[in-house]
Amino acid sequence: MKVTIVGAGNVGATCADAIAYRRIASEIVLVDIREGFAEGKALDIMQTQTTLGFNTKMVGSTNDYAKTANSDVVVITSGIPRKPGMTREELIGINAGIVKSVAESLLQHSPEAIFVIVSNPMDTMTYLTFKSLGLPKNRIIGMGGTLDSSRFKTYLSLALDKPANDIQGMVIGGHGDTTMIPLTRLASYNGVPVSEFLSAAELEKVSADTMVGGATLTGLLGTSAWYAPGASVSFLVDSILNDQKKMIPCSVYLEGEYGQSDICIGVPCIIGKNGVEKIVDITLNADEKAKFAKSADAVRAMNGDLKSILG
Ligand SMILES: NC(=O)c1ccc[n+]([C@@H]2O[C@H](COP(=O)([O-])OP(=O)(O)OC[C@H]3O[C@@H](n4cnc5c(N)ncnc54)[C@H](O)[C@@H]3O)[C@@H](O)[C@H]2O)c1
Ligand SMILES: O=C(O)C[C@H](O)C(=O)O
Repeated sequence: MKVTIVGAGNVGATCADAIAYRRIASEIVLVDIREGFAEGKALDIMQTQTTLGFNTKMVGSTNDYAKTANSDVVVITSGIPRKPGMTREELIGINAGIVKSVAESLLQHSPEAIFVIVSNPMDTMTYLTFKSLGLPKNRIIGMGGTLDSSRFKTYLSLALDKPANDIQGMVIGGHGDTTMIPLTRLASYNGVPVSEFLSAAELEKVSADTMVGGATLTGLLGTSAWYAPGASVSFLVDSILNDQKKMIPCSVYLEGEYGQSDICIGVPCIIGKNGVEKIVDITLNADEKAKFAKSADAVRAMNGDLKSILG
């Protein structure tokens, strides 16, 4: 199975490394616009094969999309990341043009591929890709919910002082500092609702920390995060290529689900070899419904900025 990752920067290279090391694909192509950069990253990862014990074919390319031909999955991470104090939404001006042209080049060479969108603002970039390429909605998946949910579970594990892998939880809604919806009501520690162990105030803090999880890291690192984002992409790609049919919150095009239409936003999806195999329309309570509607309003308002590029 062949995976192409465009953008060999922090997130793209980490994601390539995780996919290779976890033996999820047989071939990985890394593409970047910076001369020699993707080739260098591919060669560096290649040289971990004998010490880490995998045999994935690694290819680097400076903007030569012929090398990406017939990929099963393509991942778009190209574009600029935010700096401390910025929102993801402020990246739209530069990233929209990059994502659209990259997506079109990828489709020319891999007409059957499933697209995974990572560049920010991710929900808007996913919508842009969906509208630009005209592919069936199951083939366009925005990655944000995997990462946000992993942060949610991390903060829950810290608050509970229990192992992160004993915790279940999901974040839906937009992938933005104010649009994420950590579903605290449904989170559990080995099947027991976390509200059995944490007070409402403690859960509120976990939720708030999760929502600004990316901003916190950006403040600490000077640019946005890459280890957890790269690992999250590999988790999603694994579920696609190995047809695992995991339920993963992803940004997908809605047509009535959760009371929303003509928008890409995070909802639980079954992810398998066809990409989005099913959108799982769970019953939200009144508070969660109100939060989802507000989140969708904000994401939809951002999509309005795409008018000039979508024509
Ligand atoms: N969805 C998420 O959960 C999530 C998580 C982390 C980062 N991100 C986003 O991912 C993007 C990348 O972040 P990063 O930290 O890897 O940034 P980075 O600057 O380290 O890497 C971006 C790479 O894209 C390349 N690039 C730019 N234009 C290109 C083009 N037209 N074709 C090919 N390559 C091109 C750059 O040369 C650079 O190497 C940002 O927009 C960031 O906000 C999203
Ligand atoms: O925070 C960012 O800008 C990058 C990414 O969306 C993240 O959540 O880490």
